[in-house]
Amino acid sequence: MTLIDRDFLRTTIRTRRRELSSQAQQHAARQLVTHVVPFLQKHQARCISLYLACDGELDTQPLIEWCWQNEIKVCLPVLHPFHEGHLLFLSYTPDTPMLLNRFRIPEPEMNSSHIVPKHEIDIIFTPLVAFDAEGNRLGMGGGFYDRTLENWQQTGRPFPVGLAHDCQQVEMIPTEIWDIPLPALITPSRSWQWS
Ligand SMILES: Nc1nc2c(c(=O)[nH]1)N(C=O)[C@@H](CNc1ccc(C(=O)N[C@@H](CCC(=O)O)C(=O)O)cc1)CN2
Ligand SMILES: Nc1ncnc2c1ncn2[C@@H]1O[C@H](COP(=O)(O)OP(=O)(O)OP(=O)(O)O)[C@@H](O)[C@H]1O
Repeated sequence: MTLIDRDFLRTTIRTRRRELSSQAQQHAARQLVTHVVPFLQKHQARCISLYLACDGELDTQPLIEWCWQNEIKVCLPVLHPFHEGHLLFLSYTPDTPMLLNRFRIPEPEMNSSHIVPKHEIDIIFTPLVAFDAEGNRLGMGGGFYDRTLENWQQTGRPFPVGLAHDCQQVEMIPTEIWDIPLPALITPSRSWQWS
């Protein structure tokens, strides 16, 4: 499999998810909460990382609000200011000042006292473009989450869980050596677990 196949998949599935109606998006976001809440309870999660949806991604806003109301600390990814290709995780509350990053995705304004070390995060919910029935994940192409998750299996933390629309499932992801497969993934209709 070649990188060209990966780019073709990215373009095709990004278009597919962008074409979901806003009604379908809202329904999906509410359905997601019904699957994620029992998962958080089972894992006794106290601190999780989510993302703010862009480009037709599954909307996490209702889930974020549930977490705020239930004393689960929420973090968001922030592009590392010096370490190209890497993410930092900053805590996110209703009062957090936000800025647009270079991909025009809102992220918390840099504030070193709000950085949450990766080992303090129980679960990292990752955005993704496409997934397959084996837990392989294809992202937007920056390698940000592959780098973030490269050592997670050594300690089992932070536990990665993909979030996606059902229509983002594909027959097979052409994988590369650096890809980190997901041990779990949640869509609006079901949960997948591979570990
Ligand atoms: N909501 C969300 N936040 C996220 C991610 C994500 O996938 N979704 N990321 C997950 O890694 C990181 C950002 N990674 C990204 C990588 C590429 C593009 C992107 O749109 N690229 C454009 C062109 C590049 C450019 O504008 O310079 C494109 O491919 O069309 C966006 C985000 C951190 N935050
Ligand atoms: N652990 C890593 N260390 C160094 N480079 C990496 C690592 N993981 C990925 N990369 C590099 O990042 C680039 C993009 O990788 P890839 O296309 O798999 O990103 P992605 O999974 O689509 O994006 P993301 O993880 O941000 O959602 C590749 O050129 C790859 O070589």
